[in-house]
Amino acid sequence: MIRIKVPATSANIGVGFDALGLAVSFYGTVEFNASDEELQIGGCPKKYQNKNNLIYRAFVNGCEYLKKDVPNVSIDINNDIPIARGLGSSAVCIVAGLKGASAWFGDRLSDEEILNLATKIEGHPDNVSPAIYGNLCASINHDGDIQVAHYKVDKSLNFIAMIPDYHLSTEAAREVLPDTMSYADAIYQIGHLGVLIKALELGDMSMIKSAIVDKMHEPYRKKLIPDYDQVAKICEEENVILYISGSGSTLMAIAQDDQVDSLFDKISSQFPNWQIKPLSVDTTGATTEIV
Ligand SMILES: Nc1ncnc2c1ncn2[C@@H]1O[C@H](COP(=O)(O)OP(=O)(O)OP(=O)(O)O)[C@@H](O)[C@H]1O
Ligand SMILES: N[C@@H](CCO)C(=O)O
Repeated sequence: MIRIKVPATSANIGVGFDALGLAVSFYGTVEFNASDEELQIGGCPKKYQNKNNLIYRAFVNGCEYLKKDVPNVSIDINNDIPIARGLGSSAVCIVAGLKGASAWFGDRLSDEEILNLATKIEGHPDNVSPAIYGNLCASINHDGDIQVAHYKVDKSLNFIAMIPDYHLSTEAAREVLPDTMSYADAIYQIGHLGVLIKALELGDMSMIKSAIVDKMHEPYRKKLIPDYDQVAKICEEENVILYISGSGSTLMAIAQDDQVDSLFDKISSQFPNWQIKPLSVDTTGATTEIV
């Protein structure tokens, strides 16, 4: 049996739209076994138990890339990462499927190949890079070749995922974005991104607070998250930093150790149906186990 474990990821982190992503300590696992039937899938909603399943599609893509016949396979998913909430559930599926195909044929795909294939499926590299490598990744698509810079985030920082009881698909969250931005806003974003990455490495809360403020997607997307303003007010009162994780609906707070409990209590009491998950940075990325 092949077991692939993949971390959830939080993309964009304010000013790093489609480029920056962080692996966090929340995991999905997918097991691949030989099967008598062409395809068996368990552990996910019924609507995904067919050949359109993203894990299977990525698995098939990996087999085709390796020029191998697609084997009969049984796929068992154990994944609590909520779907379409901005925590990279699709990247988990894609990376698991490609790594599953690689392991099936004797570990044949390099991480670089997996990253290139995964980005083609996902459309952008910001979730799939940290899902593969762990830590904080800044990724670029350089003429079709995906290249990644790896960064460590200071251990003093906690990432508190505040996961609403409603979803927001990436597709819907991209539809509200304008087609162009001004030169002045582009300059603003570039400068802020460079400073944000260093501030995350240093764990400098004050520098993160200034550098993370985005002009490219958050102003448009916050309107799709009905509770954004209320959560932002609480984060301001608690002096923690807030950003929209991926395309939402999850709102992510960055906090120091002594700020976590109070924020947790306030958000859970005002949003009793939300999942509140204090997370740390995953430093390993996706792993493969042959059992
Ligand atoms: N456990 C799962 N089983 C089957 N398919 C899944 C599972 N989890 C996610 N998916 C697939 O991923 C899609 C959700 O991807 P989407 O990009 O909208 O959100 P996300 O990856 O959760 O969030 P974000 O990209 O903003 O971080 C689903 O429509 C489905 O195709
Ligand atoms: N960068 C992507 C992440 C979600 O897949 C977005 O914000 O649309």
